[in-house]
Amino acid sequence: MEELIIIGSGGHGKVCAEIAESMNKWKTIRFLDDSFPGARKCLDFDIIGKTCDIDKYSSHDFFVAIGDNDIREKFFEELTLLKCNIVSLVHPTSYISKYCSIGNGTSIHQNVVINTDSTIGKGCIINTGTIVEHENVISDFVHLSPNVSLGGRVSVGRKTWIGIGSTVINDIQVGEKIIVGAMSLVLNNISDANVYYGVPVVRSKESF
Ligand SMILES: CC(=O)SCCNC(=O)CCNC(=O)[C@H](O)C(C)(C)COP(=O)(O)OP(=O)(O)OC[C@H]1O[C@@H](n2cnc3c(N)ncnc32)[C@H](O)[C@@H]1OP(=O)(O)O
Repeated sequence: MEELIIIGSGGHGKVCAEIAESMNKWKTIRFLDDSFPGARKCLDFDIIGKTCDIDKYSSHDFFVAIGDNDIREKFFEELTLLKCNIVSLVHPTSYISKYCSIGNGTSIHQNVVINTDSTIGKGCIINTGTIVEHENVISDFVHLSPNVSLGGRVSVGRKTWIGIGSTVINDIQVGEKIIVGAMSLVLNNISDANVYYGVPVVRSKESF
């Protein structure tokens, strides 16, 4: 069995470590986190160094467990330059159609459904209970928060974050670097890299 290093031991890191543990694939699961050496333990797992120690473990499997899409991408690119093996984490309670593809470095959390012919990019977070319906195209470093529902043929652009409990109806295109606030409803395409929220969504006043 291989050894897994998770970058980031915050709340998202804890969830990802538990998903990794449930996969029963790694002999050890350990963290790198900048709280080291003050913190040496996260749940049952050891914190063994800071994020600047990545190159000491380059023969191990890696996963970046950082919620911020920009920071997650930064570490993903660093690991890619070091030719590290970046794995995906898929909780056994999720359902992923055999006609889907999932990029590396993506986490698929408890009770997620990814339906037929959908594509999920690299470095994404598909959080607890989210439904990605048929023929979706989810680009790299997207975060779909818990209980998001995407109808059929939705596309979501690179580094977009869709907030908890939000719904996007079928055949909608959500562009890159967009934030959709919690409990929102997207009925029309949105393309400007801004913050949107509400039912249906409007652009946040702060965005202007
Ligand atoms: C496992 C996990 O925890 S994953 C993470 C889950 N968390 C989320 O999904 C959170 C998503 N974030 C949000 O919804 C945030 O409110 C954001 C990003 C949309 C906006 O955050 P901020 O820029 O800090 O906005 P702020 O809190 O200052 O609110 C600004 C205004 O927008 C309103 N507003 C903010 N979010 C929403 C929303 N989702 N729906 C309706 N109105 C909203 C506020 O009430 C406020 O209105 P006011 O000016 O009339 O008082």
